[in-house]
Amino acid sequence: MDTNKYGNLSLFYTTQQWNSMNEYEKIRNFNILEKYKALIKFGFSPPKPDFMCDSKRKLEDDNIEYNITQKKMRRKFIPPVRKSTTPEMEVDCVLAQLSVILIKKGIRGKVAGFKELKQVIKKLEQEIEHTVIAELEPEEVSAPRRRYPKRSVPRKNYTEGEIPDDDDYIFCDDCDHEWEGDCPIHGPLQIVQDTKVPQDPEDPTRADRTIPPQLCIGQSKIPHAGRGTWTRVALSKGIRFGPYEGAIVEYNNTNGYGWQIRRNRRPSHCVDAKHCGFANWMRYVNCARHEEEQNLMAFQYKGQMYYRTVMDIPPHMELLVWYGDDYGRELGIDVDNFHNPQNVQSERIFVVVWCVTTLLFVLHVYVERHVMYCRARRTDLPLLKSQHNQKEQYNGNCHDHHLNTDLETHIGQKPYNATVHSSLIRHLRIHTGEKPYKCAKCDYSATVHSSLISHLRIHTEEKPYKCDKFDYSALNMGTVHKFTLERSLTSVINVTTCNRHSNLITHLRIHTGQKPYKCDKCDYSATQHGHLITHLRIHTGQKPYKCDKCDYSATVHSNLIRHLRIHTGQKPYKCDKCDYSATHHSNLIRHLRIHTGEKPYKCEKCEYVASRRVSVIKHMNKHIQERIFESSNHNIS
Ligand SMILES: C[S@@+](CC[C@H](N)C(=O)[O-])C[C@H]1O[C@@H](n2cnc3c(N)ncnc32)[C@H](O)[C@@H]1O
Repeated sequence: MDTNKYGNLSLFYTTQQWNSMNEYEKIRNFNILEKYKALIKFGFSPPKPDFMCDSKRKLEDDNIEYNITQKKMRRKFIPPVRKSTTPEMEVDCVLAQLSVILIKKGIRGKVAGFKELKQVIKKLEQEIEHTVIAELEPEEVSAPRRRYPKRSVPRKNYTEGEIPDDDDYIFCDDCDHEWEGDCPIHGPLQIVQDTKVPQDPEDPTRADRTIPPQLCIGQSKIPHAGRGTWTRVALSKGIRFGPYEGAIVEYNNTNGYGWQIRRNRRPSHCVDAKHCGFANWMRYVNCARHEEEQNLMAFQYKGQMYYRTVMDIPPHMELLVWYGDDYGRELGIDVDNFHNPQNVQSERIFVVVWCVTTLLFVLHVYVERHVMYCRARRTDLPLLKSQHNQKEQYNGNCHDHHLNTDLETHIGQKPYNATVHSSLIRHLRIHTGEKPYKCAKCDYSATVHSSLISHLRIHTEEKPYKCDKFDYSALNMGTVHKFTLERSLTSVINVTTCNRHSNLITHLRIHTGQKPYKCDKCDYSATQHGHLITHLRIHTGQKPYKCDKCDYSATVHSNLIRHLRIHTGQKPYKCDKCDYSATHHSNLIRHLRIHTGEKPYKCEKCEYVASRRVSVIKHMNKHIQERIFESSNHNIS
């Protein structure tokens, strides 16, 4: 067997199974195994890949001691049970409780086996007496808190009879389990209250007015879905909204605004938010078009429906709940089609009128870019954090989210879904790095044939993509879209004043990335002519803005204005939290971090974060010293 090429993978198969597997299956499973091991190494508890669960017989048959099977890897798959606790769940429960107790005591210890665990808990209980025990609800130590494995509450179809009857449980997205009440490890969900407005059947604006300040109501991004709910600021995972408000009606009420509440395994009644006088803003949250699009999860707790954020959500995003396949179909969503990730990309054209400059965007790609642009500019927007992720910044979380999704794919939770074998082969090249399509004219090579075809057009100067509105053609469709967008907007929007019109054209370059003003002395290019003129002063040394109090001169007027404050003592940038004031805006921004505790600068090598870049630079010296020390030790030995 190819033990070197595929690591320990062959251990999980009989010789017969192994020989019947093709190359791609081996590569795929090898990748899954590697990711799984990496997750374990980093302290995660991922579910075992299927092939590891099936391997018991093989290991017994061959009498092989599989050393990498650490304690966590031996953990069995928790079957989807509803209420009764299995021994495996008990072990998990006790482990979780133990870790809380140990953390509270500042101890970290290793315990093997369930019996020992219980003994340790008992001993610790005696030691720490009542204070900590009270917080942990001690009566449940011998009978661990009941909880549900995630799979017993399928995320998909809350409306389809899957909600646990006993709704005293809250799912913790961090430990992947339901807890009776708040999660004892990660703490409660952060509650965002509605704006208080009394229910009034005569008031059709009531629902809209209950919206919390972090959100707003606007046109949905989903075509024909009416209005929707959007974030104004970044929201982190673990925020709870609700309860969902409306009139209490019969459980079989089927208009699109009702949530069915279940009691004792049966539908009990429906909260109907059709009537705005009884409803709150949650009535505007639309249904995601596929499960991956959802960022909110609906859950029933103590007889009421709530929504919680299941991921970090950037500003200016629409909140979407996945109502379930069946409901999706009722809404006319092509549910099966949307499960194909490729279709998610080809999102339809839609219009968003959304941002400071209130521009009209006709292509999804521009909206995405625009949102990123706004996010980059509006760093002053407060980040609403939950207790689950106190110190994380949005950018990090976004990355984590993608990483997690990717890891889920690799550990087999969401296997790559290819309908045709060739798609899988193509997908696998992402992992193998194989680029079989090579250009005969240059060094370029591609993973897929179509990329090579488009590349070849650079050599042939062929421009097959034509704009159907204007006389324009390009190498690829993306460039045509860009062109059409700019042309359409500039011609469709009939702005009367020439000045505003040219501002719009200039502004659009932010989105199209177009920089037509190029410096002939260096690589610099600009979106505006004025910027190029200023830049050229670097080459000519010209500094036309002179201070009449000293020798200072500047290339741009704003620098002179800032300089003059040294002479006038003017400090126009004032902190609204204390007496601090600054001559420069950037100094105020830096100062404000004292109040917000924000530490945007991160060390690439460790967890260190700082409020000032210079601190990270200083800190990096430590790593450099360490590296020098290590390499000198290495050389000595
Ligand atoms: C809870 S309401 C959401 C608010 C609604 N958009 C509005 O403007 O009042 C649910 C209704 O919105 C529409 N809707 C929600 N999600 C949708 C989707 N993904 N596609 C199409 N229509 C949707 C359907 O008409 C549905 O009955």
